[in-house]
Amino acid sequence: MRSRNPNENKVTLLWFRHGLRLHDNPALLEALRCSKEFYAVFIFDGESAGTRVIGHNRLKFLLESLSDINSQLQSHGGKLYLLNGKPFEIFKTLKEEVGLQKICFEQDCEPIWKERDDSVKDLCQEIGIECVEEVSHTLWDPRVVIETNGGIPPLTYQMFLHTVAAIGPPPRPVQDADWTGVNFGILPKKVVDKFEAFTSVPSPEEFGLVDNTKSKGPKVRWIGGESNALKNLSFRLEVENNAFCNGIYLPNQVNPDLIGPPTSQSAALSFGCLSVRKFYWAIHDLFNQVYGENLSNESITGQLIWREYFYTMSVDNPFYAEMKRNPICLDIPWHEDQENLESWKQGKTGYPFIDAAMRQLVQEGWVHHAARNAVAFFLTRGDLWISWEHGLAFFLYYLIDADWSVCAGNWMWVSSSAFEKLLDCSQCVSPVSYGRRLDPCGIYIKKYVPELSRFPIEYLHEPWKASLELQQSCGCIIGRDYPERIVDHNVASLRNRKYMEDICLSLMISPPKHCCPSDEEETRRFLMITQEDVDHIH
Ligand SMILES: Cc1cc2nc3c(=O)[nH]c(=O)nc-3n(C[C@H](O)[C@H](O)[C@H](O)COP(=O)(O)OP(=O)(O)OC[C@H]3O[C@@H](n4cnc5c(N)ncnc54)[C@H](O)[C@@H]3O)c2cc1C
Repeated sequence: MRSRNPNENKVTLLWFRHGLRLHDNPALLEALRCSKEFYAVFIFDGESAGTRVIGHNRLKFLLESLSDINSQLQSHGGKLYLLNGKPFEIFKTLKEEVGLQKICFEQDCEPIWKERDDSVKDLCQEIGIECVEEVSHTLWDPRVVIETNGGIPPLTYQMFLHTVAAIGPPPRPVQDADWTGVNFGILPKKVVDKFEAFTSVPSPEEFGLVDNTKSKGPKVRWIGGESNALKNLSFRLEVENNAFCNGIYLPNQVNPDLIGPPTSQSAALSFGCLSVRKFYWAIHDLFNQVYGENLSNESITGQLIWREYFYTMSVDNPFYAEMKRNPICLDIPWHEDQENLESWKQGKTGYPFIDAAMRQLVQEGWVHHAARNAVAFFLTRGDLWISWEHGLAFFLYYLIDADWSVCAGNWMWVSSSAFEKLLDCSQCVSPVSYGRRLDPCGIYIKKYVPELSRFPIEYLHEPWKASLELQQSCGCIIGRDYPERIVDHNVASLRNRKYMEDICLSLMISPPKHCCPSDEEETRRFLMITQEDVDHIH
């Protein structure tokens, strides 16, 4: 417990980047602990909170999250300043104009933030501002994980589990801030004129981003902000509780619900509206409550450990999201096929399940993990043999939960470029049979691919097999109203398997340093596919 120390009496500032919440916020507690005057800021610097590449839905989520923080601070008598500019220039000015003495922020551990944070840390050292970085975006401090593993990141998930077991359980959330007596500073006009970007939280349209998908009908609305994330957490815990009572865990993955009410917390975790430690401990405490004291283990929050693993793997690797310069990624001679890439992006591949998922992504910014796997397989080693880097760029723009290291890590895994067994095609899925398992009644396809809404279920996943008469009676001619398949999956997947075998042979002479799963079971658990889903290619 950090108690307020009135003797220190400093002008302090909390710099929000991710970590857009007031609960479990050690940086906030540190900023308030010794504050005689307190400022809270978010800086639109063109990169913080993943704003370098951002689509309408995610920007909306971010702005709602900022609005929520602002409302909460207003209820305590303060505000969130929304500034514009380079962080180190703003802080330098604040030192001169308001006597800023201490800056606190949550650690952004990915290497893409290093330059920004180093410039602020250097400035602080140069002009005598105290700078405090607190770890709370991840369960463990990735640097401590690396150190514990002998200075390198654990190369497999199992090694990662062993390493964190040696460190011990992640810290529990810190207590809420005590706002009594907090003196909120008011920025002088000179600073406001120079740096204040907005006096109230803007809309995505003010950044020139419009929602082009409104005409496509009603869509799931993901609402950003801590208040909503905490409400969703209660709902999510009910889902977890029911699952535990029925003897299952990881309910969102085990029973994929592609269009049900949103129980995913990934966007809230990604922006830090929900503390990952709060989520983790809420699930473990619930499990122990249902089954008795201390019976829980890491499996019940296995997905959070994957998140952790990908963050840790990226920390010292600035090229983690690329193929060529990335030491853990295989250099695969993917095809450049602009036409097929465009069809994939637009949800016009002719495979209804793939197209439904791609259209859901563009319209709503969220797609279930199982469907993400399907479209990622399809783009890369499953069908089109196009580089995962194109998929990553598209996902980072459209996903509301886009997370640089998590997204790139998943793309590398699915495309067999890293983490997965060396170029293994045996775990690919067919866009038809996998789609059938996940969407047996075709509700998902009919929602996002309305052209096919009158097709009977027997043909919905393979509409090209319907006779012309049937197509006419359903009001949708394949090749005119809905595209022909851009590839024949059976032919393409056989060809890709051959490519992989050839590359594997050539790599055998000097196998590259490559991350891989511990065993086949781990691969299946990660991909959330069953033995029946596996595409048996001969
Ligand atoms: C190609 C591809 C790209 C992806 N890109 C992202 C991304 O940018 N951001 C992101 O948060 N997730 C990403 N995922 C992982 C996963 O699909 C989402 O986290 C998941 O769909 C969120 O749903 P949920 O909250 O119901 O998951 P739950 O099962 O409830 O999991 C809880 C949390 O664990 C984390 N998590 C779950 N699965 C994974 C995973 N495979 N890897 C890492 N963390 C995971 C998420 O924070 C998630 O909210 C990607 C998956 C694929 C296949």
